[in-house]
Amino acid sequence: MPSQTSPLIIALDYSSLDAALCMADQLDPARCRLKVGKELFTRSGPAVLEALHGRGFEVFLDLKFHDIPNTVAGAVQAAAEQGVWMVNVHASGGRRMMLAARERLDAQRFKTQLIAVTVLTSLERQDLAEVGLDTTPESQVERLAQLAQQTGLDGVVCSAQEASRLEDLYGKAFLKVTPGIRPSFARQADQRRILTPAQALAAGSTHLVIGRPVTEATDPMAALEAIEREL
Ligand SMILES: O=C(O)c1cc(=O)[nH]c(=O)n1[C@@H]1O[C@H](COP(=O)(O)O)[C@@H](O)[C@H]1O
Repeated sequence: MPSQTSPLIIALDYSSLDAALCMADQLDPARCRLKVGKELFTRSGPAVLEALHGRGFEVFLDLKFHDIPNTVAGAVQAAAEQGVWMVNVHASGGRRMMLAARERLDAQRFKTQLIAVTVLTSLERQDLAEVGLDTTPESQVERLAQLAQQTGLDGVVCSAQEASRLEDLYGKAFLKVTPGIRPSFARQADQRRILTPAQALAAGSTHLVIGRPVTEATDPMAALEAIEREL
């Protein structure tokens, strides 16, 4: 399966470049994309992007930018200049922040996919209440997804549990990138709003972000194949 058609994005949540590359070398760039997040990027910097691109992987740079519009636009441009396939911002940074990011990429003709995080998959209603949001995760996701769609973003990060509603509202082309995926053989760990890979795709997820079920497996490629079989 060429990577362009695989919905799988494997999260390389590692504390060193060596460990991340050791995992990447066990995976096949024709069968998955890779995600580089805050810990790995903070430790390794752009070197990890270069190394993964050199191995033929498409990379989702998951730094969840959330700042004033000018700062986020600059950060998104920096990501695009490094050739990443996808980059994300927090939708709660607001309309003007997302618009600034969109306009910066468009002005430079970058094709980088720009998506917005809605409500983290580790959060439940009680967590939202504690930060002053008297609403359900589902309705907050819907609200932030609407803002992301109106500002021209390519899609959102959400739980697969919210994907079908977003497909109804914004269609299949609006990307639904969904972490919190737990194959039948995996542990829930700190995730809360979870679905299996097959359930997630059936619900309208366009991309599945999967970390520990693959990276903590004794044989990561076998775990990836087991997930492909579940799809
Ligand atoms: O933006 C993300 O990728 C993300 C958003 C979210 O709401 N929840 C979430 O788990 N993630 C990321 O998805 C990955 C999930 O990893 P596992 O829980 O190990 O499968 C981690 O790298 C998280 O940082």
